[in-house]
Amino acid sequence: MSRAVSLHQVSKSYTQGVRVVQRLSLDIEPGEFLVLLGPSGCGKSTVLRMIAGLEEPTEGEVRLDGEYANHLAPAERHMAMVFQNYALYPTMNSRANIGFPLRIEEPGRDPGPRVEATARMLGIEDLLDRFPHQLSGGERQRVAMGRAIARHPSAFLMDEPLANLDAKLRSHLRAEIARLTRDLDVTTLYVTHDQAEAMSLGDRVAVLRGGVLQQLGTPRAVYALPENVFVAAFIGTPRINLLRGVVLAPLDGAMSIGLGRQALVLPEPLSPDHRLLRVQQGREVIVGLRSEAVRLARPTRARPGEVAISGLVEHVEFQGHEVLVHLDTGSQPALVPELEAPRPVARAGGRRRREGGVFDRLRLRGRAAGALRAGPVVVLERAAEAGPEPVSEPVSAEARLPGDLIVRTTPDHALRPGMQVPLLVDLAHLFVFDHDGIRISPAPTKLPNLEG
Ligand SMILES: Nc1ncnc2c1ncn2[C@@H]1O[C@H](COP(=O)(O)OP(=O)(O)OP(=O)(O)O)[C@@H](O)[C@H]1O
Repeated sequence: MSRAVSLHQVSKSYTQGVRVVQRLSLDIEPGEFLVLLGPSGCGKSTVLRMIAGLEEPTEGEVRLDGEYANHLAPAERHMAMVFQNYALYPTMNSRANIGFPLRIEEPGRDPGPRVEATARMLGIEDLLDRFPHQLSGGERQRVAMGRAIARHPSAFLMDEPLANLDAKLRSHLRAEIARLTRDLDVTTLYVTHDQAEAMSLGDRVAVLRGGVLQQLGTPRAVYALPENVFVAAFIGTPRINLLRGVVLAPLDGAMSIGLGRQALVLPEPLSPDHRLLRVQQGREVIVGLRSEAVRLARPTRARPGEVAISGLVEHVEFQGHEVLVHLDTGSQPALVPELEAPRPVARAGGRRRREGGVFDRLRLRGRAAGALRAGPVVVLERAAEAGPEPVSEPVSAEARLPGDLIVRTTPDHALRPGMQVPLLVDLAHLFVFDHDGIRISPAPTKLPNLEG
């Protein structure tokens, strides 16, 4: 029987004073597939282990079907875990591995029929007499899934079950997991750092950062209305363009958002969301443009709601069905710390100026509820440049990519580095985040209606 799983203000510290999960509240419906998504070390596995009963919350309550369950031993929770490393017994064949928990739970009963039925469901009948070392990674994970399914658990807890598999197999097993959990109608919690996996599997996705829940919603909702820059940058491929901007709202002229050398002039009459930006006059903001918000086209082709800017082609990435064009538009990117390679840092022995130093002034502080507890959401590009002499640390391929704006286009455009190209920005797809990284346009859903 599928069950409801709730966390109420749950925190976990392994070391005193360091909370790796912070006041997390989640309600998972019976039969729901919920994905916990976040970068490495954000506390996903810890959450799963607390639900399984393998870790005890330091504070807060785990509830199963509404009942307090912190004290229940793992076996009493009737949940099945599936791990990244399969965790099969090497000396047992698949039949014995799948049947093992059944023998423990019901010692007098022959597990055979249930093992066979599970194997049929997974299409692994021919693997039952093989030992783990005689199986491929994908086959081992199917056997591990079989062991979880055969128990008829009240919930599946899956901790990056596909992480060790190659891309093709991952996508195949992803579809299989989606089908199985739907057919079995069992509450499933699935941990991953892979946003594509989260988006394709989850009924809802919970995005975690530094142990703090950033957003909980359907894949469509978190993509369409990310509540902060972290969520915006973590979800979506290619990653959203995040640019430093300034809101310019003169009393006698059109409102615009300055982006370094260019500006996005907001069309009149202002939309309700754009009107809300007026209070940000003169303030630094972060502009988020997903690749579908910008297209290569002349100003004369602009549709209502589109404004013209231009960019210098720096790099063209051919992907077959599409091309990613890296452009320099004269703006500066805003960085989301956990998602970037290390930036240049002060040389050992060099001092990072503490108060009022350039580093501190440029580091944008996160003071919104969740953001504060998990540290700053955004850091301005080239933060250390004006500080002590920087040294270069290894920088990931993505961080080295040229340009400040990546735009998707069809392969039939003949584009070369050095070309200046016209661009149209669709303001209906414009995100604006305040200097703390919290979305201010479109208006945050949680705020009272300022229009009223
Ligand atoms: N048993 C433990 N004792 C001390 N610290 C721990 C323990 N388990 C996890 N941690 C720490 O808690 C934090 C969260 O770890 P957790 O494994 O939950 O993160 P995660 O998001 O699942 O990471 P990953 O995706 O890399 O598995 C990390 O900083 C980790 O080092």
